[in-house]
Amino acid sequence: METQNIVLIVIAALLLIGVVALFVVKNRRREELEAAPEPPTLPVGEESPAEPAPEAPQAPEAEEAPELTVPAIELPESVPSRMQRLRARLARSGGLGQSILSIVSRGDLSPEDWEEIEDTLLMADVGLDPTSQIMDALKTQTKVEGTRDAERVREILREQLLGLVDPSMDRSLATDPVADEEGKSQPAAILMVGVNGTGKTTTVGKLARLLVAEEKTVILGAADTFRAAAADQLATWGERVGVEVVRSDREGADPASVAFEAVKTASDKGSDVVVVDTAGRLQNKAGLMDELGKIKRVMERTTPVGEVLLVLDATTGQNGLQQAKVFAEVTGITGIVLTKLDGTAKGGIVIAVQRELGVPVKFVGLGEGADDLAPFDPEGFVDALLGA
Ligand SMILES: Nc1nc2c(ncn2[C@@H]2O[C@H](COP(=O)(O)OP(=O)(O)OP(=O)(O)O)[C@@H](O)[C@H]2O)c(=O)[nH]1
Repeated sequence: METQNIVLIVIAALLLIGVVALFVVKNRRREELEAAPEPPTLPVGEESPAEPAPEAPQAPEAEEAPELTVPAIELPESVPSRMQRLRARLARSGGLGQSILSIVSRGDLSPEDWEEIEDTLLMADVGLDPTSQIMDALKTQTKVEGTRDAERVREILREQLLGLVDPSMDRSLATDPVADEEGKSQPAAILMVGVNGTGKTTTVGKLARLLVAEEKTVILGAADTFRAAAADQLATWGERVGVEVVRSDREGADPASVAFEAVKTASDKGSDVVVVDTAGRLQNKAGLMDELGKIKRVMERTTPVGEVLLVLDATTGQNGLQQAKVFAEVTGITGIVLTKLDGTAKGGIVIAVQRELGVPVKFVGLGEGADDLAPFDPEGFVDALLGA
């Protein structure tokens, strides 16, 4: 019994020593941990190089959503409004009537006065034959009527000029889709031609706006591959009114292939009209003129070219007539666009050019502004020339 008690006391003592030892070890470990330096903190936004924290997907905040930059599409000016505005501008730059009326109002007309009237008409680029015709009519009528009244002379002059401008000519532009041989609807095709710098590219851009204002769907073809800037220029015009421009990425690309692509695109998209710009060329460069014929033929594989518009700079006056004749021979011009009439008193060129080519002036350019192109209106034009 005594031995049993001694064993129990020894076991109890050993257990007590074990518990005390465990407590001491645990306490020391806690003290060591508390004394250890804190782990370094990363600056806000930086990730640990060893283990990048996964980025939490962030829901886009409504107010911070990026704004869509859709280019604003412009609304071109309506046709009646631009005609009224441009008529006023033409009247300011014309003044043909004012000069003639100031001569007439001197009273009895001397041979020198008649000569002065004739010179005024010639200076306005009316042309030799039309001027003779007007002079004969003025002299005869005033003699028959025995009148020297300036207002009556103005009336006779107006009748004569209007007759020469010829209001009976068809100045409409073929912009309605046409049916091909298989009866499929194809776009109306317009080809723009002329010598360098007359305003072809600008006119194509302005024409696109005019067509958009008339609710037509349009495709433009930048077949002026000679001048890289021309395609950029056209692209800008197109962007402004939401019109697609077909162009080549390569400078000096074959203009006929660009023209073909433009017509093809317009056909595939079911557009109403395709307008093709071409590089300026001198009428005496046979190779370039042949190229124009090729462009037209290639376009006609898809749709007939209903309009070939010759762009003429009004300030070049009678010199432009010679060029015009050659272009007419090569491509069969259907109409004339007379540009830069705003900067000249040579509005009489309308008469001369129509007479020479037998095709009507269909549009006039009266400034560098986007909507400074208007359909040609004979009565408005003659009134503006006479300063009415
Ligand atoms: N004042 C005035 N300037 C015009 C008119 N039409 C075009 N222009 C200007 O004429 C210049 C030549 O125009 P473009 O359209 O580049 O001529 P382009 O015939 O395409 O030139 P090329 O491709 O080199 O043959 C530009 O500065 C136009 O702004 C117009 O009716 N009035």
